[in-house]
Amino acid sequence: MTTPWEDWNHILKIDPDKDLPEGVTYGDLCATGTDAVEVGGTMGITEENMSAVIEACAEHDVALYQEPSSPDVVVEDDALDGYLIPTVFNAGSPFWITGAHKEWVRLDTELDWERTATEAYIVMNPDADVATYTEADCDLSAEDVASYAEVAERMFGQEIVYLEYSGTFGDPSIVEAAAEATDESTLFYGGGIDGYDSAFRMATHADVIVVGNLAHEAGVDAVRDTVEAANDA
Ligand SMILES: CC(C)=CCC/C(C)=C/CC/C(C)=C/CC/C(C)=C/COP(=O)(O)OP(=O)(O)O
Ligand SMILES: O=P(O)(O)OC[C@@H](O)CO
Ligand SMILES: [Mg+2]
Repeated sequence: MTTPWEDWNHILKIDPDKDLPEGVTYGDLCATGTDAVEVGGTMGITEENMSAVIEACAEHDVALYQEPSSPDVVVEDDALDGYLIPTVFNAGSPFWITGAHKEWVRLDTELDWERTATEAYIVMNPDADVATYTEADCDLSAEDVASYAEVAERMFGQEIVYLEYSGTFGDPSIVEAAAEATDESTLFYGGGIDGYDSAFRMATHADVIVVGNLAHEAGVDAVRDTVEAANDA
């Protein structure tokens, strides 16, 4: 797969299980200037609600990726630029590191590897659904996080390291430590970005910031402000 994320600053993550704010359309969100739309979430995800959002976004001129939370929700659609498959480095069970992946590869014998890449997640918010779901060990120091990031890059050749604070704003010094520990990998940061300032703060350390809940809770202008901050930083 090509590595377009090397040129990205901002990702908008749309959760197919969540509504959009009154009067906001998928088209409005696709037109915020974000570098890519990633469709994914943890709970309440089905092939049907994934397909609906992917179809709605496919009509618009934006890079479009699916981030499946399990093999059974993967949508085969030519409109997708690719699949970003999570692997959770600090998961409590190997199922979320390589197990689900093994099942996926076993079931689908004609996987589209050209359009498939992995994201090496480090899950940091113990209260997020993704932490409960994967039984992640979120009790990590900056040194632990930096070491996971280095392992992901140097030992597992991961092109994307994803520091995931989903639902809460993370510790900038930990994001900085992860940034210093990675060289080749692209560092994604996601969690609690709610406007220009929080976006700018994390974008000074991470290569790419991911904005999720804001798209479902605020208006298009708030999302556009985070795109501006990501590009300014
Ligand atoms: C092998 C395949 C195809 C899939 C398995 C992929 C894995 C390991 C998934 C486990 C991690 C996971 C659930 C990732 C989904 C993306 C994500 C972290 C979404 C954000 O989740 P939250 O914000 O916690 O959830 P909600 O917003 O849905 O509550
Ligand atoms: O929803 P928020 O808190 O913006 O987090 C974004 C993303 O990292 C979630 O996977
Ligand atoms: Mg979320």
